[in-house]
Formats: sequence, C-alpha cells, structure tokens
Amino acid sequence: MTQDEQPDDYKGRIGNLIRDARKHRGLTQAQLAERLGTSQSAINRIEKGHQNLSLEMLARIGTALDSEIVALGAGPTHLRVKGPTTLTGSIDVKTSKNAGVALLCASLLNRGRTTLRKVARIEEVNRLLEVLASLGVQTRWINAENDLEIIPPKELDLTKIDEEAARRTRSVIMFLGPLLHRAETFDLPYAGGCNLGTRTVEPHMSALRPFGLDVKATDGWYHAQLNRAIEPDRPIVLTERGDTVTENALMAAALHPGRTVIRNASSNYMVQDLCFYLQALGVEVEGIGTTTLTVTGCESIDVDVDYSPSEDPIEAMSLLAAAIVTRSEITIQRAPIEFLEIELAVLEEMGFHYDLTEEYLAANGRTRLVDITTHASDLVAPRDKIHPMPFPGLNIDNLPFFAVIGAVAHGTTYLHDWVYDNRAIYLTELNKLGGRVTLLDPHRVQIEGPTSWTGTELVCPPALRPAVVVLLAMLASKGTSVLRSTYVIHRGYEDLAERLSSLGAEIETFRDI
Ligand SMILES: CC(=O)N[C@H]1[C@@H](OP(=O)(O)OP(=O)(O)OC[C@H]2O[C@@H](n3ccc(=O)[nH]c3=O)[C@H](O)[C@@H]2O)O[C@H](CO)[C@@H](O)[C@@H]1O
Ligand SMILES: C=C(OP(=O)(O)O)C(=O)O
Repeated sequence: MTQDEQPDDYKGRIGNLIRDARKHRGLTQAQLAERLGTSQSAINRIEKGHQNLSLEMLARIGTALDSEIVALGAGPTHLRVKGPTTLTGSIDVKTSKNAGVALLCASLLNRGRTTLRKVARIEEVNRLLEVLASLGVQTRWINAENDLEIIPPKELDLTKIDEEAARRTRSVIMFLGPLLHRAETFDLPYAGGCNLGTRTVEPHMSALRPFGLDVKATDGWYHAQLNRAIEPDRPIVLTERGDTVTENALMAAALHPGRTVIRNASSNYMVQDLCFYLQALGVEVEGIGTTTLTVTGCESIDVDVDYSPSEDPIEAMSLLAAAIVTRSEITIQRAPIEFLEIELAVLEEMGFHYDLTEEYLAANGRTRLVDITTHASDLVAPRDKIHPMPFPGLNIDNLPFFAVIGAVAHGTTYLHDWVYDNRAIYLTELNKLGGRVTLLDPHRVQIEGPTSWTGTELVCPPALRPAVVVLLAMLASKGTSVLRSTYVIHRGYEDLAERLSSLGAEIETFRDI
C-alpha cells in the first residue's frame, strides 16, 4: 500500500489482482469458489474489494490460482514503469534462450568438458542448471561474461532428478535424446513452461522410437525404456517441423554410430547452433540450414570443447518493437539478420524506416549479424494477416510483437497464431492500457490502431512473449504502470528492465513488503 492510499482502495486493488489472476487461469468465479470451498458470491465480493481478507485466505487464493497475490521478502518481482518514454543509444542482443537450453541438454552427450560462451543468464537456463546439478553434472559460471563450464560425472544419477525445477520448463523434454545413450530405463517429469495450451510430445516419441526408445506417460512422468536392438534403418521423417523435436532427433543421432537422415527437420536458429556444437564435438552434420539433416554419429564423445551460441532473433525483435512503439532511434547491435529478414520486410511494408550495417560474423564464426538503427516512423497496418511459419517463415515467437506494433499503426492489423491454442488471448491484455484488440477466435486477433496508451496495473500474462508485449506498451503509456509477477519475463530475457533503462526507460523493479 502506498502512503496516500486509502485502505478500501487497497482491497479493490487486491480484488482486481485476484480477478486478473483467475481470468489468466481461465477459471470462472464459480470454479475458483469450488477450489476454495466457498461460494461464487464470496468470490464476487472479494474481486469487487468488498470483503476483508485474512492472510490465510490470500495464501489459499494464491495457491488455487498458482499465482502469488502477496508475498513476503523473496516473493515475485514487479516492475513500475513511467511513460511515455523515448529510448536512445545502443544495445547488444544477448545469446538466445533456445540455443542455450538445447546446448545444456546436448552437453550430456559429451563426457568431456563443455564451455559455452556468453550464455544468456535467464531463469530457463537456471532451471536446467538445477536439473543438471541434481543428476550430478558440475556446472559453474566462470566469469562475469556469463561463460559457463559443464563437466558431466562418469555416471549420471537419474533417480535424483530435481522434479520441481524440471516441471518448470518444457526444455527438459530435450533430455530424452541424450539420455537414451546413458541408461536403459529412466523417468522424466512432464515438461512445463509457459501456459500456452497443450503442446504435443508425440512427435518427439515418433522421432526417437527408431532409436529403440519407448515412452509411457503415467502419473505426470515419462517412463522411458530402451531396446538397443532397434536402430534407425531408414530416414527419420519428423511428423512436425518442430525445433525441439529436431534437436532431440539430432542428439539421438549424434551418438548413433553410422548415418542417420532426418527429414522435415527444422532449420531454425537454435537447431543451427546445436548442429555447430555437434560438429565441434566431432559429429558430422550435413545439410545445416535445410530441412534434411544427415548425421554421422560417434561411438562415444569425450572432448573438451568451447562453443559460442549465437544471438537471439527474438530478443532483437523485442528491441525493434520497443523502438517502434516508443518512436525511438536506437541501435540494436549484433542482430542475427538471417532470422529477422521477413520480420523486417513486413515492417518495411508497414512504413518502418531503419538502417543496417554491413554483415559480420557471430563468435561461432557462422551466424551473420548486423546492427540495426531504427527511426521514428508513421506505420500503417499490413494489408494481409501476419502469419508465422517454421523457419524460413516469420518466426513463431516474433508474432506477438506485431500486436503492439499493429496497435501503433494506422488501420486494422490481423494476426493468425495458428501454433498455440492459448497465446493470442493474452494479447487482449493490451486493452487495459487503451489498446483495441479483439480476439476473433482462439487463434486470430484483430488490432485497431493507432492507440493512445494509458498506464495501468496488471499481472504478467503467464506467457513470455505476451508479457514482454505488455511491458513494451507500458513504455509508451502515459503515467505510471505496474506489471506484477515478472518471473515469466526472466524465463527468457536477461536483465530486460535494466537494459531498457540504460536506453532511457524509467523502469523500477520492486517486491511486495
Ligand atoms: C526451447 C525452444 O526451442 N522452444 C521453441 C520451440 O519449442 P518446441 O519445439 O517445444 O515447440 P512445440 O513442439 O511445442 O511446437 C509448438 C506448437 O506448434 C505445433 N507445430 C509445430 C511445428 C509444426 O511444423 N507444426 C505444428 O503444428 C506443435 O504441435 C505445438 O503445438 O519452438 C516453438 C515454435 O517455434 C517456439 O515457440 C519455442 O520458443
Ligand atoms: C514459447 C516459447 O518458448 P518455450 O518453448 O521455452 O516455452 C518462447 O520462447 O516464446
């Protein structure tokens, strides 16, 4: 409670937070009431701020909604944003979350020491480090540059897996590929992560079955069983061109002596980084950047290897969106241009002005980078709907940024998020800041622009990109905004608030009490 706030206002704010958290979980008042053993009218009173709440009741509501409504000390962090802001200066794009997590999983293929350079220091990586530590893997940040050393033990202790950490990420599913070379049977907890609706695991199972892996899913666990007599005897055709499924197939193939052909493979940025790392381990990989990968695996891998994952195209897109929404001139350094070309082409059609430097190579010696300088531009809505596709399409994770960009453009923008059942809905949070976003169905969004943004207080949507989209709109909003419970942003971005502040944004991080 701030000093000049009346006690009743405070009840109203808590009521709003509870209502927002309930809606994020997709629950009706009656469903929440049932979880708490109370009546729907009591929930209605609570949400309207007409009810005194005990701390115990608040804690129970928090548990029922899987959201910390109030917390002491080490509770969730929140952001206070003062806007509108104009950003200036230069910022470096960090290495990608998705390569980071793939490489951490892939390090299990190597019995020697893996050193990964400039790894993004984000919560998703932290969770995987906890899981690795629980298996007996030694990991340590070796310097202030975020270089990370990984030394696996002779034998992994798969019975001691840190279940809580594992359940907080989806990336743990990428342990299947490397672990099938380490054990005859093992169990992994169901993968978690952002709340984006159901995400399939079947393509992973069918990609790994040719390596003798059989997985039964019961009681929240995948029970894996290996039959070493089974080996791939023909090309593995992925049923979906997914990124992590391609990575699982690659990791399984890396320790399968002989040639494995993977068709309908993703050629996306994190897959390319994984291929470059496998090559550094001595695995032969042909077809990098295409949808057919041919892998000649090794009997065993025991090398000390040093690899530098490349820069994150999704972070680069986030920074582009930050500049566009705030009408700022900034330079985004180290942007992986190959994975941003379609996004920039669409933005150019919308009237966005920018300059690019000559290309230069990332530290991995393979990925092409540029610096992008943005200019304040008057945008118009794109003529056609924006529709992501597996690479080389417009990146699936970049789609949400077009919601906030569409909101500042003149006209009507349509987005089609065919991939996730439960992501587009969070874009309607922009309406609380003055946006005019309509959910046409769970996958299609209509956005009217331009928008006159006004600051407000809201809880982070439980999905990484929509949460950042809301934060970016707050930078452009008049007055003070509060974004609560920002763990989901830290899952995928290192020090985003601090780095935006270094460009002139007024963002303060705080905790309750
Ligand atoms: C750690 C990591 O690298 N995560 C990325 C990876 O997750 P990941 O590889 O885990 O993505 P999923 O396998 O969950 O795919 C996302 C959704 O798209 C569907 N699907 C995917 C491919 C396809 O050809 N057809 C199809 O229908 C899947 O059924 C699923 O519902 O890819 C996603 C889609 O690019 C990105 O959002 C994630 O950031
Ligand atoms: C959906 C995303 O990632 P993950 O696969 O880690 O949930 C994302 O990065 O936007």
